Amino acid sequence: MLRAWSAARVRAAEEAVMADLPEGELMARAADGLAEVCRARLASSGGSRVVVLAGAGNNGADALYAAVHLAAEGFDCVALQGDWMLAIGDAASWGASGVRVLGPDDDWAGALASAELVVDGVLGIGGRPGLPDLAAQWVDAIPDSAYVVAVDLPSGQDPAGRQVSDTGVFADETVTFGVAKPVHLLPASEAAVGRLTLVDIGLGIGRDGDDEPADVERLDFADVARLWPVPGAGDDKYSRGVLGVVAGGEDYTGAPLLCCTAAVGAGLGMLRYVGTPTPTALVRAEVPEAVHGEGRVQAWVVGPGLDTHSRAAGSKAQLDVARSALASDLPVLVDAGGLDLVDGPRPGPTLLTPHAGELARLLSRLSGEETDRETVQADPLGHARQVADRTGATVLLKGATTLVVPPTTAGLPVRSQNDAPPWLATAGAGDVLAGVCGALLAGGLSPLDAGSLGALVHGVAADLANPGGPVRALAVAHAIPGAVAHLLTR
Ligand SMILES: NC(=O)C1=CN([C@@H]2O[C@H](COP(=O)(O)OP(=O)(O)OC[C@H]3O[C@@H](n4cnc5c(N)ncnc54)[C@H](OP(=O)(O)O)[C@@H]3O)[C@@H](O)[C@H]2O)[C@@H](O)CC1
Ligand SMILES: Nc1ncnc2c1ncn2[C@@H]1O[C@H](COP(=O)(O)OP(=O)(O)O)[C@@H](O)[C@H]1O
Ligand SMILES: [K+]
Repeated sequence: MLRAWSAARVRAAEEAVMADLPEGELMARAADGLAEVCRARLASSGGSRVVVLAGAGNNGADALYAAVHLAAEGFDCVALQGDWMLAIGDAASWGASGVRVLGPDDDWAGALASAELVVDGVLGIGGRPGLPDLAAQWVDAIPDSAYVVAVDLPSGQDPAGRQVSDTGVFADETVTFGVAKPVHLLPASEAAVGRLTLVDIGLGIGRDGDDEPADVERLDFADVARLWPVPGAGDDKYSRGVLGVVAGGEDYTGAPLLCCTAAVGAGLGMLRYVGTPTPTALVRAEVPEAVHGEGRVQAWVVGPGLDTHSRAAGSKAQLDVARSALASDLPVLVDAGGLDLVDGPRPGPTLLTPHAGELARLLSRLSGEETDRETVQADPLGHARQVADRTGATVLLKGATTLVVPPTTAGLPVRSQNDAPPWLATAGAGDVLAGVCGALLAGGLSPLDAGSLGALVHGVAADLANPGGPVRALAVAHAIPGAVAHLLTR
């Protein structure tokens, strides 16, 4: 599992170790690690021209110290300075180091035009979203051919990973110190990070065996074996978990097929389907494992393809089951049409699985204040958290990066998964995800684990279904059993 800590907790951890270290030691470790990565990238590209974008804070200092190492080894190093003081030394004192410093009136654009490696040291964890004007001009002038290494984080991006920034660096690689930060994992900023490289500077957090909860977590393939509910010899179909699915209607007949196919494929003990006549006939034909109608279950999925306003035959009875599932103390995953039935906290563990548009609609209704999809996408974590706090539910916000956000009072980390290829952005993929996560709830996992593990397996299944090419949702559903086996036996 990759874990990220907030800037405040990183600063506290830095202060704790600095108390026992000679002054400057921590930064020296950071700069050494940064220089080592730059050296390796230059060696593999054969490049020699390095330009450092130097901000006023310690992030700039890291980049400048790394440049001193590289200059001493014969690389051609230039540092760009704005109308601010450099964090260490002045332009004159830099002469002896072999690093040439160029100010706002020098030909910095010429230096950038021939740069082979650009080291972005404008802002680190002390940064606010956005760049000073001159730094924004530097960033615009970076040639596409240059390899961009961001120091600690891509400058201009929100260190907390909350807000999408208008101006900021998009790095090929980010070299971060000690532990990852939220900016590296959250959807508002993650695309700007590139390859993430961790340099150990001896911080006391995030070490192996340290189970202090982080602020943001990302499950990796090894976590699947740790968390997946694998049956034992003593299990039977009931002990493995029975999932009830209330989905589909006379107008939406595909969603229940996708959801049930995925749920059965994820390894359920049994599935009970509650639908109207047409999707019931289809599920009977296509998912022969399912049984029909109400009965005892360990968890529910309510909502894929559910039209809560339908007056078609069977709709009222189906809606009654949906409402009684929500009123029960069983775990319930609420998706798509089912989200219209959510009006506040319910008795049992709850996983809501909206996309950004559905989250905006739900939040507008719950708060009485109109919110739209774009507003949600500008601060995905903040909006998901608002819904989690208003409902007491864990909110899985779907997207290229999927967030799983528990309510604040739970004191749990946010999970952020980015395992899916963009090909997964296709109609019906959400119904598949609901089936997988529902199966995991029925298997006894918490909403946080079920949501994040489900998102991971869903993404891997999309890749395995047709590596490198397009996938339809049904193919993803059919790939779920193989994806689980692949991850459990690797
Ligand atoms: N502590 C340690 O031992 C270690 C620290 N390490 C390194 O230090 C980094 C953190 O350094 P830092 O705290 O100096 O903050 P950093 O991000 O460089 O700059 C903040 C400055 O920028 C300014 N400013 C902010 N936003 C702005 C904006 N949008 N546009 C314009 N200006 C803006 C802000 O000024 P303000 O306006 O708030 O007065 C402030 O002056 C960390 O990421 C890591 O690289 C490592 O070496 C490991 C050991
Ligand atoms: N750009 C993307 N890259 C990877 N996965 C994506 C991307 N966009 C959407 N997805 C995933 O595709 C699925 C789409 O779900 P959803 O919007 O609910 O579709 P539907 O309602 O048609 O089933 C979600 O799991 C989401 O995380
Ligand atoms: K930076």
